[in-house]
Amino acid sequence: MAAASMIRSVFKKELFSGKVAIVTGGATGLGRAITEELSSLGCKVVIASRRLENLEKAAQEINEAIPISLRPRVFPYQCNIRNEEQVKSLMKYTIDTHGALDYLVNNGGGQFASPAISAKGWLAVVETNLTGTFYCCKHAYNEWMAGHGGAIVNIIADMYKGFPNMAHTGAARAGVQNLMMSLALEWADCGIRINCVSPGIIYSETAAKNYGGRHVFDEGLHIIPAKRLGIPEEVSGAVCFLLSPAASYITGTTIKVDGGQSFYRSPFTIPEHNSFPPPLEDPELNSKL
Ligand SMILES: CCCCCCCCC/C=C/C(=O)SCCNC(=O)CCNC(=O)[C@H](O)C(C)(C)COP(=O)(O)OP(=O)(O)OC[C@H]1O[C@@H](n2cnc3c(N)ncnc32)[C@H](O)[C@@H]1OP(=O)(O)O
Ligand SMILES: NC(=O)C1=CN([C@@H]2O[C@H](COP(=O)(O)OP(=O)(O)OC[C@H]3O[C@@H](n4cnc5c(N)ncnc54)[C@H](OP(=O)(O)O)[C@@H]3O)[C@@H](O)[C@H]2O)C=CC1
Repeated sequence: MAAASMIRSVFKKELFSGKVAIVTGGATGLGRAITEELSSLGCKVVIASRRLENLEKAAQEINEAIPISLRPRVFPYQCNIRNEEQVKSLMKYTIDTHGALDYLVNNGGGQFASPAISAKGWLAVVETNLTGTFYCCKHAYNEWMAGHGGAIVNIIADMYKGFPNMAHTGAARAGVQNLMMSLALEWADCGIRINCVSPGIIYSETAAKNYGGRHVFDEGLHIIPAKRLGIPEEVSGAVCFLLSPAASYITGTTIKVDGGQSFYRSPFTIPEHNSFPPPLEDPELNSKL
């Protein structure tokens, strides 16, 4: 991750001055880039995830890049988004300590590659990505946004052609996208905007480590029209845009940050086989082929 002093943003300084955000998974990868950019633009950011030592280290590093008179802008808070009580405490802490909750970025999550997963693995991934996002939205709404409005961005994934070998996350992320659309309608009358950002293959050290190394990400290059991987800062820019006043008329939509990957080739190869039924299950109709 780049030193916080090297943060680059195309947005104007102090764009988010006086605002308060929560970024789940804000200590690493995409979440860290989002936290760095938001805080560099004046936002106070509570970063929340399971590993407190990671959060504390990231908060310290990012705060050190901010002028002393304006510190701290990043605040660590331990929270497992799979635990509803912890999510509720996160929202209460943020509002009690910082006086508002303008933005919620549901970024914390993940999965593992596995063709035939256990029910326990399925539940772990669905609870983390879908139910965890639901808990965060629900309590942000209950504790603050229902009365004050706000903007929410959910990070999802490229699941538009199914997600073989990661069916658990494909199902969970599609669920998040549909949840987002429902909430965009249910909560429009409260002044809440909610959208998704859908990254393709975005290289960060922590993400790659989770899959066994950089080479696994590089193996995806042939399915990316841009012919390169993305970086976390390219996702962060889309999140900042969706949170900003420039997106004041945008709700219920998804921005893909994937170099064109989602409508190009699937990484999954179907083995040659002869297992499909003949047309109308009548072998004689094979003669029509
Ligand atoms: C070609 C192009 C290519 C390109 C390839 C690149 C892909 C790019 C697209 C996506 C990229 C990213 O998302 S990058 C982000 C990567 N980062 C992450 O995923 C980090 C967060 N991930 C996680 O924390 C985990 O994966 C997650 C499952 C969600 C939570 O794990 P936990 O350890 O908390 O879960 P637990 O409750 O302890 O575990 C429950 C069960 O889950 C299963 N399980 C958990 N981790 C497992 C694992 N690594 N491998 C197998 N099985 C696992 C086991 O059955 C566990 O039971 P037991 O066996 O009984 O314990
Ligand atoms: N990198 C990529 O190519 C892509 C990433 N994504 C998604 O983007 C998001 C960020 O991933 P990325 O930055 O790449 O990878 P990272 O592994 O760096 O980030 C995942 C973050 O999620 C947090 N997290 C995981 N489980 C929980 C939980 N139960 N409660 C709270 N926080 C949790 C982790 O923190 P901790 O361990 O401390 O809890 C970690 O900070 C994830 O949802 C990921 O699946 C989607 C598509 C592509």
